Amino acid sequence: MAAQIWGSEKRARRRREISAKIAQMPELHDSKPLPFMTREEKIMESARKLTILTEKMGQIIDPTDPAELYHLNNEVLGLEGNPMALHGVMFIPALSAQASDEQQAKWLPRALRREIIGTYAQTELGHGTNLQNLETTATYDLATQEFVLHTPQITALKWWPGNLGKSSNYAVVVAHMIIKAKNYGPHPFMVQLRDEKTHEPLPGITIGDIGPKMAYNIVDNGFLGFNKYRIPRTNLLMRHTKVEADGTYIKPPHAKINYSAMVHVRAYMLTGQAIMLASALNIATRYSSVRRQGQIDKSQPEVKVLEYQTQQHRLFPSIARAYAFQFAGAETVKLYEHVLKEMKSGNVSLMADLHALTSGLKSVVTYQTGEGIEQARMACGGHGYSMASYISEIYGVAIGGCTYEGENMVMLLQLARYLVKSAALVKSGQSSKLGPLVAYLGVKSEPTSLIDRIPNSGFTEYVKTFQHVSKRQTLKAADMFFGLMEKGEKREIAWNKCSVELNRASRLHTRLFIVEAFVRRVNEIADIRIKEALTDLLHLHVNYELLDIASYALEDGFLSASQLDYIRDQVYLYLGKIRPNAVSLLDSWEFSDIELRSVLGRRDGNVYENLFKWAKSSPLNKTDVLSSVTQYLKPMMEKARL
Ligand SMILES: CC/C=C\C/C=C\C/C=C\C/C=C\CCCCC(=O)SCCNC(=O)CCNC(=O)[C@H](O)C(C)(C)COP(=O)(O)OP(=O)(O)OC[C@H]1O[C@@H](n2cnc3c(N)ncnc32)[C@H](O)[C@@H]1OP(=O)(O)O
Ligand SMILES: Cc1cc2nc3c(=O)[nH]c(=O)nc-3n(C[C@H](O)[C@H](O)[C@H](O)COP(=O)(O)OP(=O)(O)OC[C@H]3O[C@@H](n4cnc5c(N)ncnc54)[C@H](O)[C@@H]3O)c2cc1C
Repeated sequence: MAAQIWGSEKRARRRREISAKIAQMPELHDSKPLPFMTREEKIMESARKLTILTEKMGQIIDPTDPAELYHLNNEVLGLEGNPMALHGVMFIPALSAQASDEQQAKWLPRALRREIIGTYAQTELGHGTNLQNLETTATYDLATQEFVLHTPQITALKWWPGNLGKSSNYAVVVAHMIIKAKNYGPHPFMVQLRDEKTHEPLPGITIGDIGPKMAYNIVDNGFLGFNKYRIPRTNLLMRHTKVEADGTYIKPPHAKINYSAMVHVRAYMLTGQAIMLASALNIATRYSSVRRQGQIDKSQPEVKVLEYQTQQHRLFPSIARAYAFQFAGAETVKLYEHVLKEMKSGNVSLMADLHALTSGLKSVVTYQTGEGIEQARMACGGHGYSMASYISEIYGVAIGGCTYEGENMVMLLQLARYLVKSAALVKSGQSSKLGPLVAYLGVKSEPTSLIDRIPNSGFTEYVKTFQHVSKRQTLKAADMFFGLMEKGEKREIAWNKCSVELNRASRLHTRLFIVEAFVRRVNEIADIRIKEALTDLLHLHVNYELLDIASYALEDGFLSASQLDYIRDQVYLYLGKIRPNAVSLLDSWEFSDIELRSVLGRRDGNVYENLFKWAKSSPLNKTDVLSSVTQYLKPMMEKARL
C-alpha cells in the first residue's frame, strides 16, 4: 500500500531508509517538543537542524530528488516551516521557470548551494488577490539602464512573503514595470535585499517580520519596502519577457506566463495537503483504537471509541479523501511537469487547462483537508485539544492553504471562467472543441441515474452521476450569467451576481475530477489485496461524496429518494467493511513518530503514559510555585484573608 501511496515500491523503500537513518541521528531530532518552545527558540532550533542537514544531506538522501528532499524536510524540519521554506517552494521554481538561461547560470547554482537564501515577494499590505492593483513599481531608468523599485505608500509594502522578514537575503519581487511612462503590469525581478556578508538590509530597503500567526510560526513571513532602490535592467527575469537597453519591451508568449511559480505551488501542494490530512487521521485513528469509553452492549466491557459508527463516519470518509487527494495530486504534478516543459520550449497552449484544474483542486482539497483535520481533532475528545495531539498545528498549517496561493473563492471563480467558456461552446454546438477535462459537458446524459440498477457496473454509474450534476450546475450557472447579460447587465456585474452558483459548479467539477482520479488509480492496481482494500475505500468515497452533493441530483429527479437510501446504506456498509483496515490504511503512509510529533498518535499506543510524561515536562512544572503566584495571586489571597 505504501508503494501505491508514494508512487512506487522504490519510493516507499527509500522513505523507510531515510526515516531509519534520521532515527539514528539525534542531532536532527527536536531537542524538546516544539509546543514547549517560544517562537524564537523554534526558529533557532529549525536553523540549527537546517544547517546540519545542509552538511549531511548527501549522506541521507539524493538531494536532486524532490520527493526525497520533501520527506527529509517533513521528518527533520516538520510542517511548522523553516528558515528556507520559500527558497525551495517558490524562489528556485520561479528562477527555474522565469529566468533566462544566462540568468539561471548566474543565480541558480548559488541558490542550490545555499550561498544565498531567497523568497517570493508578491503580496502587499493592500493587495494580494488582485495582482493588477499591486502598487510596488519598477520604473526603467534609460540613462543608467536600471530599474528603480519603489513603495509609494504603506499599502504598497510587501506583506506576507515567507522567510522574507529575517532569513532571506534575496527575493523574486513582483512589481509593476513602467517604461517611458507606460505600465506593462506586474513582472518578476531578482532583488538583493541584504548584504551578503553582514546580512544587514541594504540602503533603500525596509524589512522585518510581520509577527506571530495562527500556525506556521517558524516561518518569518515578512514586510518589505523600497525607497527608490536600484537594480540592473538584467535583473528582470527574462526567460519569457525582455526589456532591451533602449527600453524596448518584448512581450511574453502568454500574458500570464509570469504566474508560473504560483501554479507550481498549487500543483505540488495537493499531495502536501493529503499528507497533512493523513497525519491527523493517523493520530486520531490510532488513538481511537486505544481509547475505551462507554459500552455498545451493556453486558460487555467498554469499547474502543473506533467501534462507534459516529466515530467511523467522522474519520473514514476523510481517509478516503486523503487517498483521493494523494492520487489526484500525483496526476496533477505529472501534468504540471509536462506543461512546464512545453512552456519552456514556447508551447503555452495547455496553460489555461492547467490553471483551471489547479485553481479548482487547490480550493476543494484545502477546504476538505481542513474539515477532515478538524473532525480528527474532535474525534480525539479533550486530548485532541491538547498540543500533545499536535493536530491543532497540522490544522493551522493546512488551512493556510485555503488562503495562500490564491484565496479559495477567487480560485474557484478562475475555474468558473473556464467552465463558462466551455458551456458557451456546448451551447453553440461546438462541443468537439472541448478539452479532455470538460469533454463530459458535451455528452448527453441519461434521464436518470442507474446507480442501484446495474449490478457490477464498477464505478461507471457513479462517475456518470457526478458528471451529470457537474454538467447541469455548469450549464445552469452559465445560463444565469448569459441571461443577466442579455438583460443588459454589464459583464462584471452579471458575473458577481452569479458567483455563488458559479463556484458551486467549480466545486462539483473538481470533485468529479478527484473521483475520476481515484477510479483511474484503483483500475490500474494489479495486486489483488491492495486493490480490494482500495476498492472498499473508493466505494465509501463515491457514496459519501454523492450523499454530500445529493441535492443537485435530487432537484431534477436524476436520483430518486430510494436511490438516496441505497447510497446511504452503502456508506454504512463500507464504514463497517473498512473498520478492520482503518489503522492499517493510515499506518501504510508510514509516518514515523519523529515526523508526526504527536504524543497521542505514537506508534506504540502508550497514550496515557506518554501524556503524563509530556505534561510533567511542561516548562510550567519546572517549579511547584510559579512567580505569578508569589508575585500576584498569593498576596491577593493573603490580603483577602486579613
Ligand atoms: C513545492 C511545494 C510542495 C509542497 C507544499 C506543501 C505544503 C505547503 C506548506 C506550506 C506553505 C508553503 C508555502 C506557501 C507559499 C505561499 C506563497 C504565496 O501565497 S505567493 C502569492 C500567491 N498569490 C496569489 O495566488 C494571487 C492570486 N491572484 C491571482 O492569481 C490573479 O490575480 C488572478 C486572480 C488569477 C487574476 O489575475 P489577473 O488580474 O492578472 O487576471 P485577469 O483578470 O487580467 O485575467 C484572467 C485571465 O487570466 C487567466 N489566468 C490567470 N492566471 C493564469 C495562469 N496562472 N495561467 C494561465 N492563465 C491564467 C485566467 O484564466 C483568465 O483567462 P480568461 O478567462 O480571460 O481567458
Ligand atoms: C501562510 C501564508 C503564507 C503566505 N506566503 C506568501 C508568500 O510567500 N509570498 C506572497 O507573495 N504572499 C504570500 N501570502 C499571501 C497570500 O498569497 C494572500 O494572502 C492570498 O493570495 C490572498 O490574498 P489577500 O490576502 O489579498 O486576500 P483578499 O483578496 O483580501 O481576500 C479577502 C476576501 O475577499 C474575497 N475576494 C477578494 N477578491 C475577490 C474577487 N475578485 N471575487 C470574489 N471575492 C473576492 C476573498 O474571497 C476573501 O473572502 C501568504 C499568505 C499566508 C496566509
